[in-house]
Amino acid sequence: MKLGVIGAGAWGTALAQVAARGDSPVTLWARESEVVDAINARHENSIFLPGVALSPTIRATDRLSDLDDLDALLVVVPTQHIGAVLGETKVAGRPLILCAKGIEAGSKRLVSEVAADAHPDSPLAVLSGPTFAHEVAAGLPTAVTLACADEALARRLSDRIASATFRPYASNDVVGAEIGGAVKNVLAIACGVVEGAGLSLNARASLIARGFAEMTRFGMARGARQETLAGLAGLGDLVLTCSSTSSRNFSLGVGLGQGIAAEALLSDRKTVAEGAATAPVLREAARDAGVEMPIAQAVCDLLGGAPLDAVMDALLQRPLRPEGV
Ligand SMILES: NC(=O)c1ccc[n+]([C@@H]2O[C@H](COP(=O)([O-])OP(=O)(O)OC[C@H]3O[C@@H](n4cnc5c(N)ncnc54)[C@H](O)[C@@H]3O)[C@@H](O)[C@H]2O)c1
Ligand SMILES: O=P(O)(O)OC[C@H](O)CO
Repeated sequence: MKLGVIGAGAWGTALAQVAARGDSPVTLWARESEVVDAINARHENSIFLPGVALSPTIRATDRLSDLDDLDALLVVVPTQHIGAVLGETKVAGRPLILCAKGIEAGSKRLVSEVAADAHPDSPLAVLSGPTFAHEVAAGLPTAVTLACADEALARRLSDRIASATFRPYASNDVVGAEIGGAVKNVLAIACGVVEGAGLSLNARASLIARGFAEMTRFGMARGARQETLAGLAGLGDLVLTCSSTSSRNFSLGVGLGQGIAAEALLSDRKTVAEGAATAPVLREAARDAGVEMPIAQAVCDLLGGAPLDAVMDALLQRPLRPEGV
């Protein structure tokens, strides 16, 4: 199965490296000509994944038409740009493996809904889980959820990308895998705030647990299965992202917790913190679904400039309630 990757940020580049194991040829579409040049000339993505020696079988291009002859495409563009990029891509019924973690602002569409609207004839899979790009690119052990309604296709895709250190676990719960990845980014911002404000470890563990309850409530209201949310793409990724400054979302939260304005933290950045764009649309989608998400609400308030003390008070003064989801 010949694979192409759309998007040469850190994650698209790491996934190209996964797909190139065993010297398989992989075509990687990058938006930036300097990324194309660096990968083709020096086998390094010095802008988005510096310091990783890439397989020489990865060929970068800035022409989407160079992906026309491939068998399946991994889509690794940030969520807010997927509609535009897929609109320019000739897909012709080929499988799309969706690897971004977010919800589209405005339309409130999950990435699979954006892809289905753009390419209704293509089978869709979602690849999600606890995956820092630099660790995957370095060949460190990693497990992911690969969700696809077509179980035979999930098996073929898994066989193609699996290795001794990269383990896809098959699922047919596409919505659950997507919601886990999108919601954990928002919760990671909240955990970063706890770190930045020096609120310490009890508070962070409580946010992870209560955040997981929010993720589960919202996911189940949208048709996700609890076991998916409790798996790699939900709880697994939540734990990873809420624990490390390697996470861009967590780091954004650290800055907010230190009292730096969101605008200053987000301006001029080359890399994406998906949770910042997802938080407001998640809040709206939760309202539509009749689901309470106070932590997601708190993240929206902080991103909107509300003072940390007031946001904390609003969370801590909520009425006491039973613990169940
Ligand atoms: N980095 C990780 O460890 C990691 C792991 C798993 C999932 N993800 C997800 O993968 C997706 C991509 O993130 P990343 O980390 O590879 O990105 P990145 O932060 O490393 O790079 C930013 C990317 O955005 C692209 N971009 C910027 N403006 C664009 C535009 N107008 N149109 C199209 N593309 C544009 C850039 O070309 C680049 O590919 C995100 O949804 C992220 O949540 C990332
Ligand atoms: O750096 P982040 O916060 O975008 O997280 C990266 C991955 O999603 C972790 O699984």
